[in-house]
Order: sequence, then structure tokens, then C-alpha cells
Amino acid sequence: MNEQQFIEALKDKGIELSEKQIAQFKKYFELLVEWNEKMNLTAITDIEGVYLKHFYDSISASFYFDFTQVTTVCDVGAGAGFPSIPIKICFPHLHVTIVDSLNKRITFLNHLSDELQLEHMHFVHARAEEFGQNVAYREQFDVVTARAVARLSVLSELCVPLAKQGGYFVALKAAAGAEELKDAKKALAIFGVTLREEFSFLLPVEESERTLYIFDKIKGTPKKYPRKPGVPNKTPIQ
Ligand SMILES: C[S@@+](CC[C@H](N)C(=O)[O-])C[C@H]1O[C@@H](n2cnc3c(N)ncnc32)[C@H](O)[C@@H]1O
Repeated sequence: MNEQQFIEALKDKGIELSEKQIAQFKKYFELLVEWNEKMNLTAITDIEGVYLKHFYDSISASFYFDFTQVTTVCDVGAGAGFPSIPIKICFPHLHVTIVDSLNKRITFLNHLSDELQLEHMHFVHARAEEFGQNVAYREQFDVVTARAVARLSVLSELCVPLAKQGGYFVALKAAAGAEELKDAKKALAIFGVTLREEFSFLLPVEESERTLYIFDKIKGTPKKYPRKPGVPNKTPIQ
């Protein structure tokens, strides 16, 4: 997916990027490739791969979960910033906290955030399970995200304690994992979240499978979650 296809694909999903946002993605790509020569940030370094498998893939969560309806996001194990930085570029009102256990990635993210002039960003070098025990962060976030960090059973422990009561945990996965979900059922219940919805779809161009799990942390009757208007039930979206 080249830059123009990326811009068009987002436009089709109702996200119209400004010149500033287009420039932020361009700079993000440049810094990712430049810093990747000094430290291991990603195996994907070609421009089309980065725009598709990192930028577009990260933003695809917002095709289902409406980020305009939330304010605080915690991204656990964001690595080089995925999914939260592409989401933040598209939805600048968000206050984003990133926690990662590798300090060199936090160094990169701090630099990236300065260069892209992102506001309301907070970077923490910590293991999420310890970070989640800190009363300043426990149950503080509207939504907690994670992509390619661990199995759902482990993610329940890492991510769910950070979501506020009435908040959400959104997991971006490569493919639907009925087995993984079954394994995680007990842990998810212990940590107090319920699977609200699951969306399977194909990434454009190369058509690889993706699954988005949306869990809510709600005691009693579930309330309406910020579902993106117009999204049909469990229908593959391309
Ligand atoms: C495979 S990378 C994925 C990075 C990014 N989410 C993505 O999709 O490209 C996993 C990241 O999670 C971080 N990580 C793994 N376990 C963690 C933990 N318990 N707490 C915080 N970060 C963790 C690693 O340092 C690494 O940056």
C-alpha cells in the first residue's frame, strides 16, 4: 500500500487526513527506518509494508471501535508505537500512555513524539503487570490496546487492570483464535472483562486475516460501547 492508497483507503473509512497528518505519517516512516538501523524496532522496513502492516493495520481498530468517544488510551507493549501512535495521529484529541518493558523502544518513542509534535503523550518504561499495580495507573484508562504482545490469557493480566470500570480492552490479533479465546476465558473472567464483539476482516492488498476483539469491563448490565456507526455485525470488512 503506497502513501496515496493509504490516504484513499482511510478516506473510504471516513478518516480524511490533513496535510499535517500526512506529513506526520511520512516522518514516522522515515524515523522508524532510520532508528531501525541502530536498534531492532521492526522487521518491516519497506514503505509499502510499513503503511499497510503497521499504519493501516493499527488504524483498522478505529473502523470498529469509535475512538472519538473516548479520551484516555493505554497501549501495552507498543514497541515502535503500534497501534497507538497511528491512532493518535488520526485522533489527536486522545491522551495516550504507552508502557513497554524495553527502554530503547521508549527512547525511540519519546524522540518520535517530539519530532511529530504529538501532545498529551506519556511514555513509561515498565512491565505492564507492575505498572498495573501502581494506584496512579490502575483502572485509569478508557481503553487499553495491545497488538502482537502476548496470548489473550496473558494479556488479560497485563491490560485489564489498567482499564477503568466501564472501560474497554481492545486486542488486535493476526487471525481469529477460537482456541486462544477459549484458553483465556477463565483469566478474562477473573480480571472482570466480557467479550463484547469480535470482528474478522482482511487487510487490503495482501488479504491477510485480522481479528479485533473488544472486551468491556462492566459490572452488571453492559452499556452501549462506542461502536463505530454503520458497522455490520461480524461481516468481513475490507
Ligand atoms: C512483538 S512486539 C509488538 C510491538 C507492537 N505492539 C506492534 O504491534 O508492532 C512486543 C512488545 O511488547 C513489549 N512487551 C512484552 N511483554 C511486556 C510486558 N509484560 N510489559 C510491557 N511491555 C511488554 C516488548 O518489549 C515489545 O516491545
